[in-house]
Amino acid sequence: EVSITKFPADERKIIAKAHDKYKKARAGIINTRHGQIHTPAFMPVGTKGTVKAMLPESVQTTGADIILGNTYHLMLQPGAKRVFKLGGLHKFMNWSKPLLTDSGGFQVMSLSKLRKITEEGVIFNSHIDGSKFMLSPESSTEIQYLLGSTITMAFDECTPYPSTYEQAKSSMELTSRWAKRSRKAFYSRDGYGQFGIIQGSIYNDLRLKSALDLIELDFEGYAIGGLAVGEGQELMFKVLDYAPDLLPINKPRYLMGVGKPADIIGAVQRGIDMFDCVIPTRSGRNGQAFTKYGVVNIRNSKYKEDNTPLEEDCLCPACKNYTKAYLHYLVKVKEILGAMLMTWHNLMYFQKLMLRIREYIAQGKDFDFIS
Ligand SMILES: Nc1nc2c(CCc3ccccc3)c3nc[nH]c3cc2c(=O)[nH]1
Ligand SMILES: [Zn+2]
Repeated sequence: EVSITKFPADERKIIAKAHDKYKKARAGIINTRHGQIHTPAFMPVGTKGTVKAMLPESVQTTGADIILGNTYHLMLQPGAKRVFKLGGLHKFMNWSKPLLTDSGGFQVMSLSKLRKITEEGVIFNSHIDGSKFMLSPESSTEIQYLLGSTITMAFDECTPYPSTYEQAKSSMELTSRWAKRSRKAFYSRDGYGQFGIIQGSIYNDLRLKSALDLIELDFEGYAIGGLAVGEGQELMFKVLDYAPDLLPINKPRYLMGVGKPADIIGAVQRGIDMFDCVIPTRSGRNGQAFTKYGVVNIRNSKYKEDNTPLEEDCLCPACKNYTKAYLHYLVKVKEILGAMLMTWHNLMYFQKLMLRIREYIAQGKDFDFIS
């Protein structure tokens, strides 16, 4: 007897959803005062006014349209007023394309020893010399203005993971009050923008309330905060299965702190446009190279006589002019050139990944297998 297996309705939905999973991916261009940003975009982190071990013109050759700076570090040293007096961060670091600066709260919580969170803002001691500082929605927004950021981030509280529902709720509500003050303090100019950051941890009703509160403030773009804080990929994707859809479809969506290639691909499929992560730069300096063959730990002794490049078809200086044996040696003896070449290659790898994702989306092709 031939039995025709009819998928029960909910299974059909899952299968349909699987094919739809590319539906939310989108490719676009963000126009700013300092040039265009092709999305989905990967933004290299330049915490202290430099992408470590890279010249800005080298960062540009990797294809990066925008780099990130850190309000927390730059306000402590050399100081926002000094950078302003010297012509702003673009001039100071010789980067003429877009710059995005984080609002600083996240870094205070992860870097400064003593700190106190009040309704007004965060009071903390500098991790450099212990002197006392305060970051508030107003001061953070002003500091980012003095730095000359193309994209300013609202001052938020990154809700730690794990958090109870109550903790996440009060943290999200504080972020909403701070977002309102950040928006009011923002000096809006053509070609510059301010992004709100939604919180709410892993609780969908809190994520919705956070989005509604911030949409009212009509930001130029929106970030999803409170992720990439140890929750793991599965839980992150569970939040990303719905959170991007709570945000305006016509505005950029930035997933803060993400991530490895597989995280980026999964997040693009769920509607994210912008990414930042220290992985390509930090792991590059630690001897990890991202390649199409997987991650290569160049310090491994199996490379000490390997006379082949990291990737034979990569156009970066490390692959064009040097061998794995040389990179192995440089990293082992901690030569600065080792950090430079490994970083350059990894940034090139991440930008190539984003370029291929943008191309696949533009051609309406699936891009699951890239990584
Ligand atoms: N303001 C803020 N920043 C975050 C960062 C730093 C991203 C950053 C921006 C600019 C420069 C460096 C780092 C996160 N990194 C991982 N998870 C993160 C969450 C948040 C968050 O919820 N809020
Ligand atoms: Zn390379």
